[in-house]
Formats: sequence, structure tokens, C-alpha cells
Amino acid sequence: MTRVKVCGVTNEADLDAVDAAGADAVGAICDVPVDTPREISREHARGLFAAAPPFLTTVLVTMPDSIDHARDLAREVGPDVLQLHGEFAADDLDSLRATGVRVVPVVDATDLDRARAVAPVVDAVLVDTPSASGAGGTGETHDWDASRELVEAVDVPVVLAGGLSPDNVAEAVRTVEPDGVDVASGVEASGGVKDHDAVRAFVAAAKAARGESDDHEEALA
Ligand SMILES: O=C(O)c1ccccc1NCC(=O)[C@H](O)[C@H](O)COP(=O)(O)O
Repeated sequence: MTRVKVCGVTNEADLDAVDAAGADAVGAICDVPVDTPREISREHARGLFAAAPPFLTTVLVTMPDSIDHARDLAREVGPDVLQLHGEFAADDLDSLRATGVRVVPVVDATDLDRARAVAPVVDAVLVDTPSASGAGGTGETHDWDASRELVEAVDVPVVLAGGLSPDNVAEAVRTVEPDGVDVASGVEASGGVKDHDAVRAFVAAAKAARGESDDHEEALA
């Protein structure tokens, strides 16, 4: 079953819609050095995650300037998972994970060496289409064949992100065969606000892509 994360949630109504659509994980964005309508404060993220139902995984997405910064952030916000944009060494990721939070670094689809280096010490890797600064949320796809190679090269779950939408996620899943998919801008009504119909359509399309049966989807029809 392909797991689905919906990222960049900024309010409780959207969080509820993500859960109702049958997504597996919800992401909130804090402490990023780029201008994005999806960034929220630590306090706001902590409140949203505290309101998340028990079976929805909470993912804090950040671009910390150090591993200590990431550790402080995780302690303050309390997510299940920390998604890190930035070039952190395997040792640093390992020490962060030792604090008890699950760690998912973002890797470049073409950088198999880095993916192989970090894979043994993380819980999953996320392959995205980053901006020049390493940020996500670009709404751009990348070479899915390269991502497919990465899936085959590492022995850790791979989440595919970057420019996914209800219209292309099924093809992306069939091409890359990732463990999960992630979307931010592709299911928005406007910056930082989700389109609930698009969220439902995205989750349904991702989960149906490999012919997996899903009672939840039928219930939504
Ligand atoms: O979404 C952002 O604005 C963002 C900014 C800085 C760092 C990360 C960010 N998003 C991270 C995500 O997990 C997104 O879901 C992922 O990059 C895909 O975004 P999109 O291409 O818009 O679906």
C-alpha cells in the first residue's frame, strides 16, 4: 500500500480533511529560511500536532542550521517524524534519531552516494525537487526514472515528492514504486490553504495506482 503524506498544513480544518481523506501522514513546516505561505510558528505546529488523531503520523518539516537546532525544534513541537532539508552527515542524523524522533532526510534523486550513506541510520528518505536553496514546495517534478533507481539502490523506505497532484500521482507511483508519496502545493486552493476535494482525489489516486483495494476509498465515493 502506498503511504500518503500531505504537507504544509496550516490550520485544523485542513488537518481534519487530510485525515478524513485517508492520508497516513500530515506535515507542518517550521523554521525555514525561505518565504513560503506554508510556514507556521513552532507553537502553532505544536497545537496542530496535538490535535491530530492517534493514527495520523505527524511530520515536522524544517531546514535547520544545525543538528542542535533540529533537536530543539523536535523537543518543542513534538512530532512523530522530523523531515530535514539540508546536507546533514550520517553521524548527525544518527545522533538526532537517538533522541527518539524518527528522521527522514531529503535527498536528491541523482545523488545515490548520499542516499546510500544516510540510509542505514534513518527511517526513510524523501526524494524531492528542491529549489536552489534546498527548500521544497516547488511544485516541480523531476526525473522519475532517477527516483526509481534510487528506490532500487537503498534498503530503506523512499517517499516521492515534487510537483505531484491528483492528475499525475498515479503515473508517478507506477513509475517510481515508492513506499510513499508527498504533496504540498498540488492540493492547495491558495497558498497555505488546502483544497479538500483535491486532497481526497490525491489520496484516492495514490492508493489506487497499484491496484490496491481500499475500503476507505469506496466509502468516500
Ligand atoms: O512547502 C514548502 O513551502 C517548503 C519550504 C521549505 C522546505 C520544505 C517545504 N516543503 C516540504 C514538503 O514536504 C513538500 O511536500 C514537498 O517539498 C513537495 O512540495 P510540492 O512540490 O509543492 O508538492
